[in-house]
Amino acid sequence: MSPLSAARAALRVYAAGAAVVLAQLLRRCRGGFAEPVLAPQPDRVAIVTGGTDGIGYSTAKHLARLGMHVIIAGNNAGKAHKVVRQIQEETLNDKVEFLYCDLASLQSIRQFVQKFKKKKIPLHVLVNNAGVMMVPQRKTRDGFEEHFGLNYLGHFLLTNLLLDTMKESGSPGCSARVLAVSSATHYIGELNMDDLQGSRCYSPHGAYAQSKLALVLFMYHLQRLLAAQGSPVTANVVDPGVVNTDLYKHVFWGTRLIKKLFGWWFFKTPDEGAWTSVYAAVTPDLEGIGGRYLYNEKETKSLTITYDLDLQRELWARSCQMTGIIDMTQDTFSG
Ligand SMILES: NC(=O)c1ccc[n+]([C@@H]2O[C@H](COP(=O)([O-])OP(=O)(O)OC[C@H]3O[C@@H](n4cnc5c(N)ncnc54)[C@H](O)[C@@H]3O)[C@@H](O)[C@H]2O)c1
Repeated sequence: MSPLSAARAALRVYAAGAAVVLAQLLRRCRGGFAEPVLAPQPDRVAIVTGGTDGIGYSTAKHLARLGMHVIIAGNNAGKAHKVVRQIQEETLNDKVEFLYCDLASLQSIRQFVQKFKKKKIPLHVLVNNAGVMMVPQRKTRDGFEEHFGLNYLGHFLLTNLLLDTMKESGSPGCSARVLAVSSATHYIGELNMDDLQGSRCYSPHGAYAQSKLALVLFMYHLQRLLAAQGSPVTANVVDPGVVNTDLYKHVFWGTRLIKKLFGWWFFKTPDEGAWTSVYAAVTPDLEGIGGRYLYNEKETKSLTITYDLDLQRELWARSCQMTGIIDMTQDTFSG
């Protein structure tokens, strides 16, 4: 990416954010965001990545309140004990726990899945929520650019390693569900297949948007694979809106100042930001339905290229190579 494209990416990200904030403000003036009414979900198990903070914390809390067994997968072990106790006390649900998983390390993800599988419990909901935004150019343990490696590839591997358990846990009429938390920034994202790691010219804005675009392509391709296999698992994308969390620590100082002064009014609260994830995780309206982009609990169109089947397939194949996963695409669609 040239310096000019990097500057353009930054402007487009801020413009996309401003458009969402404006829409949220209008909605607040017209009555705000209402919590979806959802039925209790006893005996169901969920994993929420990044569930110690922000939207993930609220998602984990709401799922626990519905009676689910919630496993928070995260890298913030220091905070985990307090968070788990807080959710248990607030929801009166003891089945909340933390398992360490550093999504910036393929080895850590594999170890997490091993530990989870040792529990011999089902998995009905996987919320791929964790993320970083606009961090300076850094690499994951495996040498991937951090946005691409953590936000996207980490969740790609995690999901693929958990799919067998999810297929066993879902049943016709009661599907297991995979969700990926994307963002409006995907609309201005570009997937640079020749330089997915942004090594030529790094733009933190472009890299974040690309990782969120990759998640959408991933969920759509996964949904097609699952449907072709007749698996009782669905895959959808959720967009939380612009939410008042710590995600913004690396953005331009002016944006941080606006957030500090007016975030309470312009931004969604973490609870409001979590509602689309919680809705997509449990609503009967989405039973058996996948391949959707959900915003404010409603289906909406994602960027046109996300529906490009060749691009979905190409990204999937490259991601399999990068994470050491066997690509089942050919077998599934040919047989
Ligand atoms: N806040 C927003 O306005 C907004 C808008 C659109 C999309 N999102 C998306 O929502 C998701 C949640 O973000 P948030 O706003 O709650 O941010 P946050 O910073 O409050 O939470 C991010 C979580 O990800 C976890 N995480 C970071 N690196 C990790 C790693 N290496 N391994 C495991 N976990 C790791 C953190 O520990 C934290 O729990 C992100 O995917 C973000 O891109 C947020």
